[in-house]
Amino acid sequence: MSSMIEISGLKKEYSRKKVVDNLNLEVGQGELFGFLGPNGAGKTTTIRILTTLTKPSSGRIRINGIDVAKDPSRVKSEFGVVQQHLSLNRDLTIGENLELHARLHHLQSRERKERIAELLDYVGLSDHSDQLIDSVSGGMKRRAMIARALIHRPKLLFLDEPTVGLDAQTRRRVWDLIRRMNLEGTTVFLTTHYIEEAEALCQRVGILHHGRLIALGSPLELRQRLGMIAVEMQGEACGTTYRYFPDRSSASRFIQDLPGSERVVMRESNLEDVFIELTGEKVMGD
Ligand SMILES: Nc1ncnc2c1ncn2[C@@H]1O[C@H](COP(=O)(O)OP(=O)(O)OP(=O)(O)O)[C@@H](O)[C@H]1O
Repeated sequence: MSSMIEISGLKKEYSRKKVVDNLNLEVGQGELFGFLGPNGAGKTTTIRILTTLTKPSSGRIRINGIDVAKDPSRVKSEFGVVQQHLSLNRDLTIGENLELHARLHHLQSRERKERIAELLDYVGLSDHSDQLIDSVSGGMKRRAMIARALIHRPKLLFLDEPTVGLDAQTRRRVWDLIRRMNLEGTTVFLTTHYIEEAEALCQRVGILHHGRLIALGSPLELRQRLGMIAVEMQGEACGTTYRYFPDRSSASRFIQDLPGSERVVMRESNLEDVFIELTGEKVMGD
């Protein structure tokens, strides 16, 4: 698989604080890749650097073979980006926001009209084109932002926390949209602090902690490395402790030998377990 994103030795420091700490990573063409990490891990900073909004302290990035530092204007046509915070013009309607963005990308009048209609249909907003941004739900705003990012048919889409603040049902709708775009050939690089989002969506996950990539692999690979089965032991003295096993039978044998005083739960492991084992912290506090 050829690379869509190649990052080598990427560093970013703010007042000597290492926010991105020697990141080396390749994302293949057509991949759906996710950066998982808690707030402050450096996810947004990495996306900002990859999308030319922030300059790195050092390191090299190539997107679809183009060197980001050497040719920032050419590289911009390769990707679309959906930022974490609302970046639509609130005084305009959904349709007008798309129109404005299409003009920025120099689409001619007829092409603009066709592309906007196509995208509104794609994200399920055809009936809401005339609504002001402020009058629509969070999920619709997010879908409008995705439509806007796709105006120029980018091969790569960056999504920074695409479902933050959305309810469970709306989140699933956005997941479906992301999956569909990926199936149709768009490479997706997203960030999330939601474990279930990384597990449900991403073919490969990079776990980020204090700016360092501490694990990389498919959700299944990462769980296999830890052990597919978790045993939680709730003891009186030292709270809950965890042990991990490759399968249920080895976990059961371990449980049989435990003193009867402990409350024990056997379950499948998840990426949260992987994160806690690697860092001693939880991914999310909310
Ligand atoms: N412009 C800046 N100046 C100084 N420090 C910054 C700046 N931007 C980010 N930081 C710091 O860098 C660290 C990483 O921030 P970043 O926003 O990249 O994390 P994140 O993983 O995306 O978290 P979140 O999801 O909360 O945005 C934080 O400690 C943040 O305070």
